Amino acid sequence: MDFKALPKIELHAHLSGSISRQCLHEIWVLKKERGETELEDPLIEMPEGKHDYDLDTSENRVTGPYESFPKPKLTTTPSSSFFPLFSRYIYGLCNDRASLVYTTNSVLSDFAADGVVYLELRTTPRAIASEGMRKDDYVQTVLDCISTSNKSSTLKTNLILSIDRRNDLPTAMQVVELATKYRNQGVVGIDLCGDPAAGDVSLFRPAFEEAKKRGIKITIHFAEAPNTTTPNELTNLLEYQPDRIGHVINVPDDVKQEIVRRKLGLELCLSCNVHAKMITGTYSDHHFGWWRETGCPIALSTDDVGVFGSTLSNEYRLIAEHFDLNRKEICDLARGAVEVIFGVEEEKERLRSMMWRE
Ligand SMILES: CNc1ncnc2c1ncn2[C@@H]1O[C@H](COP(=O)(O)O)[C@@H](O)[C@H]1O
Repeated sequence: MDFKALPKIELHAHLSGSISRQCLHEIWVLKKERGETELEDPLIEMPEGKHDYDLDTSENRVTGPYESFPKPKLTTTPSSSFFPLFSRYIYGLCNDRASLVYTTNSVLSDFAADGVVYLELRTTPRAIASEGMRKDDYVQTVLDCISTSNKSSTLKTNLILSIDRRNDLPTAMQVVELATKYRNQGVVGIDLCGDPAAGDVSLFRPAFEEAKKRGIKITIHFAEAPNTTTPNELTNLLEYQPDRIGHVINVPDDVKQEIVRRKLGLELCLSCNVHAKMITGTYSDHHFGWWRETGCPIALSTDDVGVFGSTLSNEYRLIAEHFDLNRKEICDLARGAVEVIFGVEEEKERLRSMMWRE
């Protein structure tokens, strides 16, 4: 089967984590020539073939809102810590409007080249003080890139705005306001993401309630890490009435039952979970095998293709190989995601007409 040609839907992709190393390198070369960065070359910081990024950030925890993150340090050896890779490195390199535009365009064209026909890209609104960029400008800039791309590509993209678990309530409310402001330009939902060991999710209840009231769709990173996932947290998160949930790894039986009862859309990220050791074992041990029997729609997704190195076509290839799916089953899996996109009915119709039946 030609997995690249298979029309695919990607619903769980973080913008900053989806930037290819080559693209980061190109930005670095330019900044280095101009004396604008002291960071290490991305091809050294994130060597080709290195995908074993670890979610355990206990030694490197960075707390506080983005504005107060420490200045990026000059690194000497490639780090394997996942979350600091963003706060200490990628955000330090992509710290102006030009790099935001360059990276967003690059991510969009990479997904298009991989045969993705519908993408819900997500990103955490980030103010870039040195450029006088507010979060509002950040969102508008990403949306402008998306709008230009949508005009000339089979790939259609919408945007989801992320709340980071390290944020406080006012910051989360600001994300809801931005999602409201830009919904007529392609913002279709909000997300809760970030280090699963950080923060108390009950703090965000008013933000999710407000989003629900306004008809903004909700997706939530759910039960990502074994030692931080508590029944209390999962109950809270389900009370926020998410339309979809991501990862869905360490789920107790009663919570599983509730997810199945609601037929929630599941964003499952195979390679990410294997490389980051979020699951025990390997591809064939992935909980995709369990969830596929439940009738919950599944959207195979990449999470952070720039970090974990597996394109969406490769995720479908891996699933076919490790779960012995035939061509029809692969097509059904890919088509199943149509029903849980946050996009409008017209978009669903376009997808239904173009996605393979067998
Ligand atoms: C296991 N995977 C994951 N789990 C939880 N959060 C993740 C993530 N992968 C990425 N992020 C979140 O997305 C941000 C980067 O993209 P944006 O700057 O928002 O575009 C990271 O800082 C993290 O908060």
